[in-house]
Amino acid sequence: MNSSPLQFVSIDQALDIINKTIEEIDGFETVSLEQSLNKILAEDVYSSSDYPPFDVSLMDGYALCAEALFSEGEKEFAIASEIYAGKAVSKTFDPNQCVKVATGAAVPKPFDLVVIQEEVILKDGRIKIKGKYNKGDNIKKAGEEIQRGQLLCCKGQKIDSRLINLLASLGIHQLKVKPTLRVHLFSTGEEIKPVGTTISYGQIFDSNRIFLQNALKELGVCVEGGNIVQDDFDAVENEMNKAKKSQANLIISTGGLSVGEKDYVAKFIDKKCWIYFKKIAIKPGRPFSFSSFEGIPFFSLPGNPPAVLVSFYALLREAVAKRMGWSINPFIKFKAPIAIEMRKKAGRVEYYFGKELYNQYQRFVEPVSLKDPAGFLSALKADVLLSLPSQSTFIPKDMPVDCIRL
Ligand SMILES: Nc1nc2c(c(=O)[nH]1)N[C@H]1C(S)=C(S)[C@@H](COP(=O)(O)OP(=O)(O)OC[C@H]3O[C@@H](n4cnc5c(N)ncnc54)[C@H](O)[C@@H]3O)O[C@H]1N2
Ligand code: MOO
Repeated sequence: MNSSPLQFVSIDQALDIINKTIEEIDGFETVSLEQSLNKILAEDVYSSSDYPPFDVSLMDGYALCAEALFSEGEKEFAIASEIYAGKAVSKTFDPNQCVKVATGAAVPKPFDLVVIQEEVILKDGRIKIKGKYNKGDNIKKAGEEIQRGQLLCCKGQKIDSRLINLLASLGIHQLKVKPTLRVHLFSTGEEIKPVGTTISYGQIFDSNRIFLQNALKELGVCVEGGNIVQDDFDAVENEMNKAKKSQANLIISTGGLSVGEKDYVAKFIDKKCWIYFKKIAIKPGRPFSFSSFEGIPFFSLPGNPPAVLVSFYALLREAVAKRMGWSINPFIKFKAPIAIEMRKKAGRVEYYFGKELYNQYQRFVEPVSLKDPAGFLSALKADVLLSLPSQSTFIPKDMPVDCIRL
């Protein structure tokens, strides 16, 4: 099949091509607030009411009028009523009266201040105030926190528990969200065996697929497929056709991407896919192919586990987020000074899993391990994926480097 003229690209070119090529999946579905966790909003949401919806007492005490309290003369108030949280009172009150209110009770007009019950002297149905007060004390006014018509959240935002909390407080119980992205995932290799089986000499457990499956689930994706495909052209084609038949929104594979005799994913891509790029100037993860199979975006990762980890955080999850329609702040990127000096060869961006360190004034990042920059244990201990620039051979201590929060 055809391909773009650029087959070997820089990481910036790769991200740019992905960004320009990958389209957000079509449509939306309506879900209840209860079922909306980790989904992507397909609409802007505005508040249909004020919060709090009424002037609410923040303390147990007595609601009264500030003006009456500050006026000259007797500072005693007759208790006209008792109001508990959840109880509406429709009476009208005189400014020289007060009402006993519970925390959470609606404060009726004309009262504009709540005196806590520890600071009153109660005698014969009347109170005397001991403390000093200002208008508005211990009351949260209607709409003080959120106003009707206020923009709460936007299309492209991922729904988390704090957003659910906000929407629940306003009684918003249905949301338009993007359909859950369906990703067809498979690994390849004669030597790859599922976890839970026994391996013999030369064989290896399928850690890549388990990692990707769970990392994708963490993003809010539905993962399908899950096979280990043998090193055989027809087996790869058969798996790709399964993805097409199930109308997957995206396909991801690992392994079989290099130049070896049995690297059938690479051969399949050359023969059957439209290729955007095949290699990226990064270490690890150089063989990483982005292509399209029958209109479905196809990301093929190398088999090497560190390359899978790095390409997932540096690249793949950006593509997945774009396809999901997750456009608002999917991942945190920043620059931070490196804690030690580093050396490298020129020509590829080099990735290390790193830790964030803090002194009194500043944040630093430091590779978890120089020996295993992107190994399983380094990834486990890391907070960030840090990268050293392509053309540099020496990175002095304190030089700011690019970091991606994991
Ligand atoms: N002559 C060359 N050889 C290689 C090149 C090259 O340019 N010329 N590139 C090297 C680089 S860089 C990488 S990365 C690997 C990529 O190779 P493949 O994508 O074909 O990966 P495999 O050979 O299938 O596996 C590599 C390695 O990873 C282990 N593996 C594979 N799948 C899994 C899995 N699902 N879970 C855990 N581990 C897995 C596999 O056993 C191998 O050890 O090619 C280099 N070679
Ligand atoms: O650059 Mo490979 O991707 O050695 O891991």
